[in-house]
Amino acid sequence: MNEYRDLRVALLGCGSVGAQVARLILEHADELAARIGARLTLAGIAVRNIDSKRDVELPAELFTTDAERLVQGADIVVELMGGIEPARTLILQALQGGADVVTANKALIAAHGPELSDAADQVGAQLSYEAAVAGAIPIIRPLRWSLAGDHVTRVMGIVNGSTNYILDRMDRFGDSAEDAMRVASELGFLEADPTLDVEGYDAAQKATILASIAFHTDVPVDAVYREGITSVTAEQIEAAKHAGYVIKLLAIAERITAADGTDGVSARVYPALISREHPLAAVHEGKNAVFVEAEAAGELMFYGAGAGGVETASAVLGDLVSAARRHVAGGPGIPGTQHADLPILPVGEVNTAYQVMLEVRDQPGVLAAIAGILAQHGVSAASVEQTAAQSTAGEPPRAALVIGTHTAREADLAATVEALRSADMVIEVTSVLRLEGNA
Ligand SMILES: NC(=O)C1=CN([C@@H]2O[C@H](COP(=O)(O)OP(=O)(O)OC[C@H]3O[C@@H](n4cnc5c(N)ncnc54)[C@H](O)[C@@H]3O)[C@@H](O)[C@H]2O)C=CC1
Ligand SMILES: N[C@@H](CC=O)C(=O)O
Ligand code: NA
Repeated sequence: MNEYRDLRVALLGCGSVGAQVARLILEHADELAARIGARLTLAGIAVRNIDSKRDVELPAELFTTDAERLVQGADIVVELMGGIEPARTLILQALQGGADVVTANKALIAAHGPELSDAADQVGAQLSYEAAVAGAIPIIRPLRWSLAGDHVTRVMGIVNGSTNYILDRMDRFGDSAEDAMRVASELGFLEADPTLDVEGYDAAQKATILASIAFHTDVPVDAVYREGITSVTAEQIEAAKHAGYVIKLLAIAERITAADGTDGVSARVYPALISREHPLAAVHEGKNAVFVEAEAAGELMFYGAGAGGVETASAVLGDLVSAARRHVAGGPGIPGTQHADLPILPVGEVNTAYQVMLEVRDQPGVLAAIAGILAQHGVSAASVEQTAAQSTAGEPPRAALVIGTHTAREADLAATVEALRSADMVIEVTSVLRLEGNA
């Protein structure tokens, strides 16, 4: 057997992901050593409570509650505790001591990515977080390494499994939002605080990370425009289906040009229509997928499990092996690249097509008046469909309209919707959805 040197790995956290990472390090020790050229030695596992029951049986002597001590002297620290503190401080201590760090902590990277990346760069250490976006799916590595010579123009992903599960059940089986959410919870997809999922915060953290890497620019999480799925109705889903679309919660990072000519970045999360022909429309249940467009590579799609203990552990192990190989080869880690430093543009500067649904008085001249309001704001209709609306006895007849627009600036569309809302012949604007994916 080869005589390998040992690399000390400190594991912080032993929950769904951490326990699987520990198991894989121990069970695959020989194979990992052969692939790395050094042996990964699990120096210890920091937990809050040593006596907690765990799904995976692990040697009792590995457990400690002293995370700070464990980090000292480690070659590689794997942080799987979650949350901001003490994870942030422990990672900074590890990096400042020259250790490489692997983490799955999307909340921490979204909030403190630049600080941690700078700390790594100062000592030539490697900070990796493949598992933080779309779990097992390789997406950080393709953006940072494989596409490093290309110009990425857009990253559009389904990066939250629970909301995809809920919308998919509503679309395919007609489940109510409440029923779909209950099953998503039973399946363990939801965060401990489900508002992080359904209000789009989790997806916004992932959008920050994707946008920052794809466009070599710090994109603060507060700069991500965010809408969740709580306002999506069964009626919108039915209307989407009728028109050949499906509603997905999308995280989008895009290079855009503002009306005044400023080039910048848009990062946004919202439920949007996409064509049923688009590859993202075929992402069902709790799966994730990320669709990347780059100038030279064209369109790329990454698909798979965005969560789950063992699936996420796969991405963590990939980063761990990569960090270990760097120790064997020597030399600094690859630094963070924020050189482009592009401005983050507001959602009003985004150009997409829209579907607007409204109820109007069913009387002559209504369509012409509505077309006039669109034209006044520079928004052009691509299609107008009239569907029957429920009319109440004794009240003037109503018609329901579904208007599809050509690509328009979000600020112009917002002004159009305001004008429609206050127009006499409009009873109610019942839905406004963006249409993404160039379809
Ligand atoms: N579970 C999943 O499917 C995915 C999780 N992630 C991320 O991976 C990380 C870990 O997630 P899970 O394993 O699901 O979490 P978990 O809640 O199952 O496990 C957390 C572990 O960290 C330990 N811990 C927490 N605070 C601690 C402290 N102050 N000191 C010592 N130990 C502490 C707990 O004792 C527990 O062992 C999180 O950042 C999460 O966002 C990322 C992608 C998917
Ligand atoms: N709650 C998240 C879990 C993974 O990040 C999700 O639903 O995708
Ligand atoms: Na990933």
